[in-house]
Amino acid sequence: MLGKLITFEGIDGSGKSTMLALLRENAGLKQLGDIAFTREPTQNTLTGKAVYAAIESDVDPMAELFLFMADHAAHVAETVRPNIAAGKIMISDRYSDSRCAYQGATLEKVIPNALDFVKNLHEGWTVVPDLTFVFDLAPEDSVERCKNRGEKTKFEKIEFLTHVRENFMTLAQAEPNRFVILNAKLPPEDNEKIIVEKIKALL
Ligand SMILES: Nc1ncnc2c1ncn2[C@@H]1O[C@H](COP(=O)(O)OP(=O)(O)O)[C@@H](O)[C@H]1O
Ligand SMILES: Cc1cn([C@H]2C[C@H](O)[C@@H](COP(=O)(O)OP(=O)(O)O)O2)c(=O)[nH]c1=O
Repeated sequence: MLGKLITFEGIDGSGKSTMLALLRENAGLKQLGDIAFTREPTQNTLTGKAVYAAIESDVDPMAELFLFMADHAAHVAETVRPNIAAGKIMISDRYSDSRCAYQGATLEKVIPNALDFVKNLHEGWTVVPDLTFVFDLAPEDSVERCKNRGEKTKFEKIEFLTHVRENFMTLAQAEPNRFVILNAKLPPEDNEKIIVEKIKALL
């Protein structure tokens, strides 16, 4: 039987990594099947390194989109498809909706309907997630959390993250059956319970 693909999305600092650390240890989740954790951008790969170099530069945003797309293509071919074929439940920290939301924002002034442009680039070849959780958080809170974390990327700015957050909401409204919006200000343990219940219902 084919596996499932579950993705975690949200603006920087919205709590995805914190939640995934909890889920790795969640006994109830382990009972549901063979779980494989993955992420985008991919780590320590040719394409992932190119993406992280781009994030730290002021490279042209269209060029940056295609680096993210290349990384996604490699991720789908080398990790996602083989694991789904092997019947695993794949959990990805960021995936295609990050591209639609972030590059939909970086390309706003470059191309009309940037979000749809990015979405369409995925059609016909990618693996579409079965379930997507969006950690929804005000950009002001996100920037504050990122400050505490001691990192700063070119994306961690309130105006930009406001646009990214709106894009996530637009994506969720278009596919209400795939998306679950979580209040990222709740204690992680509360969202953890909601997530495990939704995954159980999917399987
Ligand atoms: N539910 C939460 N409430 C308050 N702070 C949180 C919560 N979840 C995560 N944090 C804190 O916010 C910061 C960013 O969280 P992180 O999980 O790294 O976000 P992301 O992976 O989405 O960038 C960390 O310092 C983390 O401890
Ligand atoms: C996967 C992906 C990430 N990003 C952005 C989100 C982050 O700001 C940055 C790096 O991703 P990531 O390492 O997941 O950052 P974080 O742990 O802070 O969430 O790249 C895109 O702009 N497009 C994409 O397709």
